[in-house]
Amino acid sequence: MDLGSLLDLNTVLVAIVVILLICLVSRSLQWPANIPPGPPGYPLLGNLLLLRQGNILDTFRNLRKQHGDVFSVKVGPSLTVVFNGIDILKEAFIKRADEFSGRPYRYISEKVFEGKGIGSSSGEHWKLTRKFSSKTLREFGFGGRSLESRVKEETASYLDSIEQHNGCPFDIKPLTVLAVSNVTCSIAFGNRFEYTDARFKRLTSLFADNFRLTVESGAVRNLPGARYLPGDMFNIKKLISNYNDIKECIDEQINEHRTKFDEDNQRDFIDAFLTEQNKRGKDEQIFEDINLSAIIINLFLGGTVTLSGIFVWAILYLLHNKNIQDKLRKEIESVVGTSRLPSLADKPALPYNEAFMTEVHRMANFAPFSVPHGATKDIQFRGMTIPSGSMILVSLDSVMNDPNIFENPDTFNPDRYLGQDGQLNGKERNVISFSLGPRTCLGESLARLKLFTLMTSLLQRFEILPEVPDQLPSLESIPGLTRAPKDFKCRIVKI
Ligand code: HEM
Repeated sequence: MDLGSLLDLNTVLVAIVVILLICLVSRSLQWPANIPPGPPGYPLLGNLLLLRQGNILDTFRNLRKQHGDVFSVKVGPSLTVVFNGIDILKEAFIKRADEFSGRPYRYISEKVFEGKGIGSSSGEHWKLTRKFSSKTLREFGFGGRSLESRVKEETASYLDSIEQHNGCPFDIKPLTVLAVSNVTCSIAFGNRFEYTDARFKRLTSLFADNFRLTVESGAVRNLPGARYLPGDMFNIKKLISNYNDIKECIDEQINEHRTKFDEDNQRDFIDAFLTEQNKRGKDEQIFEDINLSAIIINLFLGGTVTLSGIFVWAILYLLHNKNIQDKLRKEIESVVGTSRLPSLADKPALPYNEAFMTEVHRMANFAPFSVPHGATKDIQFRGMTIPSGSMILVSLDSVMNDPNIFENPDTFNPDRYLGQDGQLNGKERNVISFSLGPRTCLGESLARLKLFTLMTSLLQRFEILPEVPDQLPSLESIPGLTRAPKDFKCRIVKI
């Protein structure tokens, strides 16, 4: 490269930085005076340095103590407003859901999916897409097979793979990710894959890669100027390229389905979508191919990391509480026996197992600030203005760790959900790990079905032991916006 072009390059870079700085300053000067209170920040950076110090959960808990139930932090030019406490959450996300159910602008989802799908869209498109997807999942019975039969089929393969470890120590997370993703394959594509199948392995590794890249680059990748920075500082190019590869795998499935499509013999979610597309014409409203790819990606993304994460937390709590593990197994043996797998119909007769999993959801606190919502217009809330474009965080943590609702919230105690009659006492309704209001997790029933079937079947057949006797794995999480468990190994021994 000669000096001339190097100078040109430098000039362009300097120009870009100056433009970004002007954007940053002018944007923050536009905020009204009555935005929710928050800590003072530095010019241009806002509170970025504060948010990078220590654990974000502790930082937000402290900021609530200092500034109240609705506070704001500035991430560069963007305002993030954090909502805390059960009353505030119900007021915003249930009573005033029309104003609070939007999602913030996401460059990557605009670029790859034109802002379509369920998870990142807002307004009428989101409502219609969500309605179709929930209805299809609720009434699922394609190919004469219910969701439960698909989950049970996967559970059987999962248990067989665990048995092959012969009680030797192994990391259960990767296998759990495969099992959980495979149920999504069965729902979306009509069939599960062998865990060694090359197409399946490629798809799951692309999703895992993108999850890691998203966590690594943090919220900074969503800042308006981030994509113009030289190189790929915030993984934006890599994320887009991976999503394009994922989309290619899914589009291949959609095309295969189209060639074998038979309206009278619908096999799965794709067939259900194609049926509506044929009825209404491809371009009408939500029934375009790009929306189908985006929905399927949402089902994989929404359901894999969260569910496998919660399951691995459950294993950790079983290792730390051997007495609870024994009690759970005893309840399963007395209600289900040992000759068949547990079924959803057994669930009401297994209140201790239900209480255990509820406590895992609360203590795991996997998505303590849910998935960000966004203000799609200026919102007035309790005398404060939340400007259009702000990111809104729902602090599920503020409810699930509220000592006024859960006594000694740091203690793992499934009994807190049981009354004197041994049945659930209603406290479980405050464990809002799937969020609340119309934007609540779309896959909640499916997630509960998978967790129940996988966990009760595992406990029925195996004992879960630490890798080294008397050396229990850490209950600390990997730092970040989700509380993922740290890697560990355990021994799973056939009873
Ligand atoms: C234990 C497992 C799971 C947990 C803890 C969980 C939690 C959540 C949370 C907190 C949200 C954000 C709600 C909000 O915006 O306020 C969400 C959204 C979502 N989840 Fe889940 N989820 C789980 C499993 C699943 C599964 C299995 C699926 C797949 C069917 C799924 C699909 C989705 C989708 C599509 C959304 C976006 C909904 C929307 O934007 O309207 N999730 N989930």
